[in-house]
Amino acid sequence: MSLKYFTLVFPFNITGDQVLLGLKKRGLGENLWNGFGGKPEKNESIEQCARRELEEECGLVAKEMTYLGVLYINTTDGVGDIVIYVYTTRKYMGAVAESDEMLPEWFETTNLPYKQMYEEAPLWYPVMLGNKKFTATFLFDNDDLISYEITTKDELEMTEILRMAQDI
Ligand SMILES: Nc1[nH]c(=O)nc2c1ncn2[C@H]1C[C@H](O)[C@@H](COP(=O)(O)OP(=O)(O)OP(=O)(O)O)O1
Repeated sequence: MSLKYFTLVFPFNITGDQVLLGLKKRGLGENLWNGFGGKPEKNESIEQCARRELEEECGLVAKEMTYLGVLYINTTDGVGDIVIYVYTTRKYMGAVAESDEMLPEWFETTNLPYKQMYEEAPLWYPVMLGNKKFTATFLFDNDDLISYEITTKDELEMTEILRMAQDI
């Protein structure tokens, strides 16, 4: 089965101490709080998809977006593996509005509703909230998270530096 690609966007307030999440009203992840996103349409880039889904789901039009990282959600049987591209935005226009899919609400970054979020969320959100570039891989067996690895950009760069040093 082929990989599925998704986007996920997190708007922050000016002071950076609040993040906008949406309560999913239907479909995948129903009744869980998450960022805003979905699947790319035909001939649409990942970033175009991220902008469109943000606007469709919560009414905000991003003026600037930062590509922060990627989540690989893998399963032991390989069925239903997904890749999620994570963006943040601190510059946007428009007013926050509820959509058919999402009920948006601002949360203090120190007080997120982790009990009503994806199981792996508490593992990688602190990295995202800390504005660090990252790669995160989660392995599920049925619905159990059995292992994970999160690498931040500093570590990615360090690995690269070490590798180059070994090549010399
Ligand atoms: N395990 C997971 N962890 C996570 O943090 N986010 C996940 C996730 N699995 C899916 N998501 C996110 C990715 C995406 O933003 C959203 C699912 O998107 P949807 O299925 O709503 O896509 P679309 O909006 O394109 O769908 P439709 O409009 O219903 O066709 O949930």
